[in-house]
Amino acid sequence: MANQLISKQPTPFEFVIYEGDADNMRTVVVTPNETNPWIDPSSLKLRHRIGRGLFGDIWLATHHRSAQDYDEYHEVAIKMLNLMKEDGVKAFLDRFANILPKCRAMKGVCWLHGISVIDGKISIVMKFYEGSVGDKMARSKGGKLLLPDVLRYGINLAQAILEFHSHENLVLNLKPSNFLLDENDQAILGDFGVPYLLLGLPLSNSDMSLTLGSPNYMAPEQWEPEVRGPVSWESDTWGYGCSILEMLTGDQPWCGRSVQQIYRSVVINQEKPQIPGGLPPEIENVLSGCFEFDFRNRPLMTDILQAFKSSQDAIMNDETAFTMRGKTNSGRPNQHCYSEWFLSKDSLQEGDTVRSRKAPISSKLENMLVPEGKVVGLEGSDGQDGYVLVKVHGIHDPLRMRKSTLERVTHGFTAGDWVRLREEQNQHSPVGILHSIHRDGTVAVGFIGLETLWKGQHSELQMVKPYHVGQFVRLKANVFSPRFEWEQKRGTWATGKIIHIYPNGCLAVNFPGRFPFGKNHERFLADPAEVEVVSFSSCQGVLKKYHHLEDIHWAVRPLLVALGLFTAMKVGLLVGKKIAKPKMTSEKYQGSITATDDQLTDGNAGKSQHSFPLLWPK
Ligand SMILES: Nc1ncnc2c1ncn2[C@@H]1O[C@H](COP(=O)(O)OP(=O)(O)OP(=O)(O)O)[C@@H](O)[C@H]1O
Repeated sequence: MANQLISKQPTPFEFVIYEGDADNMRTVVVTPNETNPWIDPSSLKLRHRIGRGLFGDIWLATHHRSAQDYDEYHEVAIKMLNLMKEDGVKAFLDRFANILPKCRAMKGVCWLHGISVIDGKISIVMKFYEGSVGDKMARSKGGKLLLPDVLRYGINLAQAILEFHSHENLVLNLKPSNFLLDENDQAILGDFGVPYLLLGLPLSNSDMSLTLGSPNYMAPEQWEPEVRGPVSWESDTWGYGCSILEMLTGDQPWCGRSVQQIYRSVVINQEKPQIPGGLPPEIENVLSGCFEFDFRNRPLMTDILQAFKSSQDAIMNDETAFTMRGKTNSGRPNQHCYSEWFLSKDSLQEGDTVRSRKAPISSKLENMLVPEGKVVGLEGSDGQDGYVLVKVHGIHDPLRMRKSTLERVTHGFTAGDWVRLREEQNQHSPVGILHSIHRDGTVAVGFIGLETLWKGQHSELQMVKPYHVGQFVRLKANVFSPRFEWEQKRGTWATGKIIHIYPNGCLAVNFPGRFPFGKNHERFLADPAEVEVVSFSSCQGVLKKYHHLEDIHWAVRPLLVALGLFTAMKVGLLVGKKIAKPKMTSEKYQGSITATDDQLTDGNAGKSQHSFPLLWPK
């Protein structure tokens, strides 16, 4: 019999879970919040199902409330979540109890009446809204909205998401059907971050654990946050960008592709959705930023809000200015430079220690114009176009430097550094990438094994040697069961080449020493804590150096074999010639040789040379 949750009196927000009979009783107690979110299931009457999503069904229902002086019936929408494993139920209820008062305080988020349990399923009772942006699109010509409407809804939603983020929550399920419309035609966030509340919880539905969000709108890091993640604020930027594109064009991103195909396009091939031409330049710019593969290169909601507001002003002044054209691809993944959004996330202040910014895929610190300096003055705009005056040790006058060419160093660390946790622990990889360091020393780090950024103090970290794309790596000899599958060669771990580095330090590796056939096309992954760098100079002995050459390209061995065969043939021919020469002095050819010798004696050397091939035995 399915799990059942029963409310216990007198504290209504406490549950007892039991497996059918009293012997199997397990208690899950959820401490009630100061607001009382519990709704008695007997006061709810389900009417009909409005929709079915990955996480559960939405029902239209009636909520009966009565007291001595009133008796009311309200229409409500109920989200009945799919069954969760028992361990997950308590964690989910705790998280929900924490988020509920915050959501109620937010203007742009769907009003949550409370929580109940119907047929053993956690049921979230919400205000019923008459429709969604998705419904409005379905009713409109071409399934799309006009640019002024898109901008207006876009502003509503960016404001709501910003507010939601300010409470340290992510939505992770942004899509037009989740944008509800209120009585004033304002867009409201209809999803209060269900995928985020479910992060890391044991789920009974394998589809749910497979995709935490709606596949067509999911950011690359959202597919496997603990492997290719983590998820962060900018994960919502991707979903927002997809939703805006759909509102503008009427086409759902990756429409017609299966979940597996979308995964391959977004995560493996690093493809981006197409953006229509003819949009206001700020919108086009910000939208193309939404689809940067590395979320650190994407804009934040504040950047988006600013772009949408200024475009709305531009449209108000000239309504005919923008006509949408065909779609353009928003480009290949950007691995070689920092986006303007990346650079705008940290602004320099007077007194900051800085150094020249290194290229994203390089770790080289040599030849830096400013190996270390102090900001002594700020000039021009707040943005990255501005300049700063930097005092460098040994140089008399401060240097005038563009802000974007410098990075802030705080307590010896800078965003992008490779770090290791001083204290070993098993939950996640100890080696990761620093995402931010505040001036007070608090840090955020991406580690494999964690779905979100790790937050802590700089004193808990130590710097480690960085990895970069193009390096050859091999699993350390003491690693017997690596976190990810790895190739073997000659009975030991094979050497692979780093082709991509994820924001949590996870290394995507291929094996150029293996013939590119079948499985080798797939990228392998590696935990940076488990690998060591292999280089030609670090290989001891000729054999090891040769093996390393073999690892660099699969063609080395066949080429060497071909070269060997060619050399052997050449040597064979030469030896053959040498052996053949004395044969020619045998009796059979004696006459000819004698004749030639005679000619030589006559002083006709040229003829002697021409006569030799004729004498070669057949
Ligand atoms: N509070 C609400 N009032 C009215 N309609 C709602 C409400 N919440 C959701 N809906 C509508 O119900 C339908 C289903 O929503 P639901 O969020 O369950 O499904 P989904 O968005 O397809 O999937 P997911 O489970 O991934 O969120 C959508 O069309 C949505 O607009």
